[in-house]
This record gives sequence, C-alpha cells and structure tokens, in this order.
Amino acid sequence: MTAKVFIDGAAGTTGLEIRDRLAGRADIELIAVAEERRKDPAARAEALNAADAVVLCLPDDAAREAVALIANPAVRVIDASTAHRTAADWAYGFAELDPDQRDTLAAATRISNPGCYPTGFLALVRPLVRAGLLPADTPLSVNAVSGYSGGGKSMIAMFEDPASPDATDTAFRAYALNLGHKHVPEMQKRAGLAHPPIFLPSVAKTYRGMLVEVPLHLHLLPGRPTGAAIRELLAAAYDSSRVVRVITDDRPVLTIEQAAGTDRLELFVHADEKAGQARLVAALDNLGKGAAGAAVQNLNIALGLNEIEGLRL
Ligand SMILES: NC(=O)C1=CN([C@@H]2O[C@H](COP(=O)(O)OP(=O)(O)OC[C@H]3O[C@@H](n4cnc5c(N)ncnc54)[C@H](OP(=O)(O)O)[C@@H]3O)[C@@H](O)[C@H]2O)C=CC1
Ligand SMILES: CC(=O)N[C@@H](CCC(=O)OP(=O)(O)O)C(=O)O
Repeated sequence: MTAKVFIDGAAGTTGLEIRDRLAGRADIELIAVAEERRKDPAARAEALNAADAVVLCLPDDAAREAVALIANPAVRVIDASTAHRTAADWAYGFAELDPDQRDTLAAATRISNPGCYPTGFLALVRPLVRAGLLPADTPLSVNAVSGYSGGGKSMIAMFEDPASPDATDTAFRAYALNLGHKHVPEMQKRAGLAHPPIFLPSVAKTYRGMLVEVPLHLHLLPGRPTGAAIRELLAAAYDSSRVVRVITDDRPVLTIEQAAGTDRLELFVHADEKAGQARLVAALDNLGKGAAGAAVQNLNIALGLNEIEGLRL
C-alpha cells in the first residue's frame, strides 16, 4: 500500500530537500499542486485533505493557515515551522529525545519538527537534565554556527545573489544580539530547564551544516561529573540510534561540514578534567536532521513505516 503525502511549500529550501528524499520511494505517492496554484488556499486545501500525511515547509503564518485548512481528521501533519514547537497539543518530533517519544509520535496526528539549533542543543542537554547530572536551574549558554541555507530562500539570495537588496559578502556574522531568538523558548521547554539558555547563533558563508556547542563548568555541577561520565551517559541514551551518534575518537578540530549532506546528528564531548571544564558539541546539517531528515523520519513513524527509510546516514 502506498501512503499519499502532500508537501505544502514544496518549492522552498526544506520542501525541495524532502522531495529529494521521498523521490523514488515505492511506499509513498506525492500529491502535487500545479506551480501556478501552489499558494492558492483552495488548491492547497484540496491537497491537504486528500493526503494521509502532510509536511508543512512554510513560514509560520502560512503553516498556521494550512493547519486551519485541514478538515479531515485522519490527516497526519508534520510542521517544519516554528509555529507549534512549544504547543501542548502538538507532539515534539524528536524521536530520540526521550524514551517514550517515538511511541508518542506514532500515536500523534500533529507533529512539530524541532528547530535546527534546538536539535543540536537538546540532543546534548536533555539526557543530562533527565538524569539529574545537570540540575534544571543550571545557567547554560549555546554557541552555534549555521550554513546560510538555514535562513531559507531569502538568506540564500543574500549570500549568493549580489543583486539581492540584502546582499552580503561577509564570511561570518553573529546575530540575534538582542537575545530574543525564536528558538530559545523551544530549547528551554523541551530540555526541561528553569531558565532560558543564552543563545549565540552565527552564520557562515557556506551553504549547509552546523555546529552547536554547550560549554560546561563541570566543577560547579553537583558531584563534579567527568567528561567521560557525560560521554557515557549520552552514548547510553542514543545506543540504539543510527541517526544520533556519540563519537568517541578524540579529534583536534570539528568543522561545520562535519555532518553536512547527511541526516546524522553527531555528538562530541571534550573535557579538561583538571580545569573542570567541558565543551559538548553537536554537528548536523540544518537541512538534514535539522529539517528535512527529521521531517522524513517523523513521516515514516507517523505512517508506520521503517523509521530510517530514505535517510542519508
Ligand atoms: N532552512 C532550514 O535550514 C530550516 C527551515 N525550517 C523551517 O521550515 C520552514 C520553511 O523554511 P525554508 O524552506 O527554509 O523557507 P523557504 O523560504 O526556502 O521556503 C518557503 C516556501 O514556502 C512558500 N510559501 C510561502 N507562503 C506560502 C503560502 N501561503 N502558501 C504556499 N506556499 C507558501 C514560499 O514560496 P516562494 O518560493 O514563492 O517564496 C517558499 O517556496 C520555515 O518555517 C523554517 O523555519 C526548519 C528547520 C531548518
Ligand atoms: C542561519 C539562520 O538564519 N537560521 C535561522 C534558523 C533556521 C530556521 O528558520 O529554521 P527553524 O526555526 O525552523 O529551525 C534563524 O536563525 O532564524
């Protein structure tokens, strides 16, 4: 049996990536809307209600509008936007995050795909909070760098098209300097933290890939955990996953390209035991496990298919 899937926003950066991953699959039939009608609410409503599952690859307002257009209660929704990531009535689409999360997703009709930065942050932090190694009121910060496709079509134009009104030739820039980035509430809530982390994102002149880093003062944590203990805890949390991997060889450098072009999420723990300091780093592709890879994984789970079918591992 084939499942009918509609990608709303299929012409965008994330939508095209998802289409690539689904192309050629015998278990999925894509519903298409003609190019000239792809923003027409009537055409979208028809496709949204005819599908077994829909993936929303839209700006937040258009994603909310798409959800409102769905009248068929059988349709399963995977929303790649920020619109529903902290909503209580949406399941959070990160299967590896907690032991019962996969079952929650399999039963859900509304799944919110995590943000790209929160995916790296939560993978590093959530198991530590759950185990009590990081008390919920620990003050945390998150340093991160993303490829420019993280900002969708408009940011791609900024970096690639000199005629774009916002064209830039910078190699690297820090942003969200007002500390009000849209991913912060999601990071706090889904990690189970009492305080929002300080988030320091940046964008580099490369198309895709990201590094997300959480520094820890181990000597200030209860029991002064070692880097090895953190690594073991993370390895145990993800031991059955082919997507989330704890890398144990010591590397002198990590690059933004580390996991680019894949749907993997690679985790690294580096520590100076004497100084009582650690750097936890996640490497992923903002368009892989940070968006399209996660959406396809969630789609597979929602449809009862092999969870990693179509993923680039
Ligand atoms: N890029 C990334 O790395 C990540 C993106 N996301 C999220 O995924 C979503 C999509 O992002 P991204 O693909 O980067 O964005 P893009 O801007 O590249 O694509 C968005 C697409 O939605 C289309 N669109 C806009 N409004 C409507 C509408 N009313 N009806 C139908 N189509 C519409 C746009 O049309 P047009 O082509 O005409 O502009 C465009 O094709 C966003 O919510 C983003 O936050 C999540 C994680 C990572
Ligand atoms: C480099 C860059 O600009 N990245 C985007 C985040 C990616 C995005 O918009 O996607 P999600 O919120 O859906 O994860 C930003 O910081 O706003």
